[in-house]
Amino acid sequence: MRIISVNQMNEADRRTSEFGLSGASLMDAAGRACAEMVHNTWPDGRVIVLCGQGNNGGDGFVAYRYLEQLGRQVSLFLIGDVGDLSGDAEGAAELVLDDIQAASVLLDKSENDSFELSEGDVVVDAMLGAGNSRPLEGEFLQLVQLINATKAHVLSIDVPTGVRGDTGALSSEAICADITVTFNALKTAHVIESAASLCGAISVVDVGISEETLAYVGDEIFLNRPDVWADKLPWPTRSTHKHQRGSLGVVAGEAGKTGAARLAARAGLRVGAGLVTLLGHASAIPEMAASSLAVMTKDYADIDELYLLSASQSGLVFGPAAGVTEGTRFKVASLLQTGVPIVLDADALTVFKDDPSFLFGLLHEKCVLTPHEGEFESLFPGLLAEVGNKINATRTAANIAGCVVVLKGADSVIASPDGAARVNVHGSPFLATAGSGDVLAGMIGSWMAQGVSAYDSASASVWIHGEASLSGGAGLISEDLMDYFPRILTRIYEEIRPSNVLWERKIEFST
Ligand SMILES: NC(=O)C1=CN([C@@H]2O[C@H](COP(=O)(O)OP(=O)(O)OC[C@H]3O[C@@H](n4cnc5c(N)ncnc54)[C@H](OP(=O)(O)O)[C@@H]3O)[C@@H](O)[C@H]2O)[C@@H](O)CC1
Ligand SMILES: Nc1ncnc2c1ncn2[C@@H]1O[C@H](COP(=O)(O)OP(=O)(O)O)[C@@H](O)[C@H]1O
Ligand SMILES: [K+]
Repeated sequence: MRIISVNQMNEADRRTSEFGLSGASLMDAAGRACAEMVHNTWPDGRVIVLCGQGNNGGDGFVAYRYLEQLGRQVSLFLIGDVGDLSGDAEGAAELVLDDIQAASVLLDKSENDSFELSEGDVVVDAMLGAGNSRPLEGEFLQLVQLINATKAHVLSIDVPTGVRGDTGALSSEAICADITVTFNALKTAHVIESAASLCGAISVVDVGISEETLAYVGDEIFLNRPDVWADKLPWPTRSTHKHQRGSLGVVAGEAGKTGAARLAARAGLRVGAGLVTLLGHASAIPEMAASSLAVMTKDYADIDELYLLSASQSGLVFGPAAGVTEGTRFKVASLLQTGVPIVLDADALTVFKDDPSFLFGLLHEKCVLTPHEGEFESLFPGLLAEVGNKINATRTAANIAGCVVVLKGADSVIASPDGAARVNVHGSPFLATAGSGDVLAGMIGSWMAQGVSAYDSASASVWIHGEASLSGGAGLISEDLMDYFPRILTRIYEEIRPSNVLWERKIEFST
């Protein structure tokens, strides 16, 4: 599923009208899909369609017409004057002209209080769509406030009114929808907070804009789902031995602070690295060894020994609870010199707050940086605010760093230095718990240790991490996450394995 900008969608619309379906046909398909969605989701209740003057309103006029045909009790309101409608919206309005009422009726109780919205009513929000360009005011603002204050169901067409399609930001106040129906591709607002949460459940409907057209106008930005990386994951064959499954080294913090590294190591083992080793100072070895059974431990006396131990791994993780110290900076530099694929997280990022360009000079293409927003701000000060769009800010960061950057959160963006990005919305807020980022770092390191590209390692890990959190539900703590991995991994494998490949060897005897 592609994520594209409003301008790119307008261009896709234009190209489709030129080479394929007319704008009116696209609008008809869009409005019809919304009417059907309303009817299927809420088969009973009064429906109120609120239209603005742009094409979003046009979709609303069409939806109204189909809802009537479906036998629904439905009313139609326009914010603005019929005479100001133009283009396809004007065409759509002409078919229902006699039914259009002024939106002021809804706002003026003395004029007609039968339109007071109540529980069980369904509002179709076709006020403003992708063309919303400024803060809401006047009747738009009043209607948004009125709708949000009721318990009526709301279906927003394309984006909830008040949401800016391209940023995930709200213009001021915005509709809180139960369902948002959009067309052929997602926009930033559907996946990036805070707008994304206001969309409710999102339904992407095919109105006739082809994948070729979207690929032509769009960038390589996709929703992060198994279909984009599942076939890139390595699976053992029947004869695989552990030395063929990669060796992950997790560099631990000092004694008493090794929990974060142990979480990463255990996650790395679960994700499939054949060997996982915790690398630490001698003083930290007893606590690590005592709590890690299959994970090995090795101690290093100085940075040269750390270099040698790290250079023999096929993947590395460093940063969780490493300490914001000069020593951490030296270790990062040394680990990067090995050229081994590496995840840098937490303190290994923060420690470069004062001179991020020094870090950027050391990074290579097999690195993954996994900052949360605070750590991102340390490395790329002001970038998020300047770009104003989390997806593009992360793409810019990946370009500056020259490696994959994962900007974590409820909407995690995984960006590759070549401009491609994947946005992950799959996960539960119970991931907001200490140590869940450490688990993620270990997972990414493990896939890289097994030979998966930095970009696919990060993408797969973020999704599986999210899936595990959904399996865990409420009360999840980071230690629990790993317990869900076997079932999730087995399911992914079952879906993509060739039909003649089985882990279990079946031999039947017949007489
Ligand atoms: N593939 C596609 O693309 C398809 C797209 N389709 C549909 O088209 C929609 C996009 O249409 P659109 O461009 O006409 O935008 P839309 O939001 O309806 O209106 C803009 C108007 O509102 C005004 N306005 C803006 N902000 C405002 C504010 N805060 N307060 C008040 N007014 C404000 C603005 O005025 P201006 O800012 O120019 O002065 C302009 O007059 C899209 O969301 C989808 O539903 C489908 O039909 C099928 C396929
Ligand atoms: N509200 C949320 N919804 C989904 N995922 C979340 C949410 N909050 C945090 N996460 C995820 O949880 C992890 C937290 O990582 P991080 O902030 O580094 O925590 P820690 O340092 O404690 O391990 C990230 O993968 C992030 O994407
Ligand atoms: K809308």
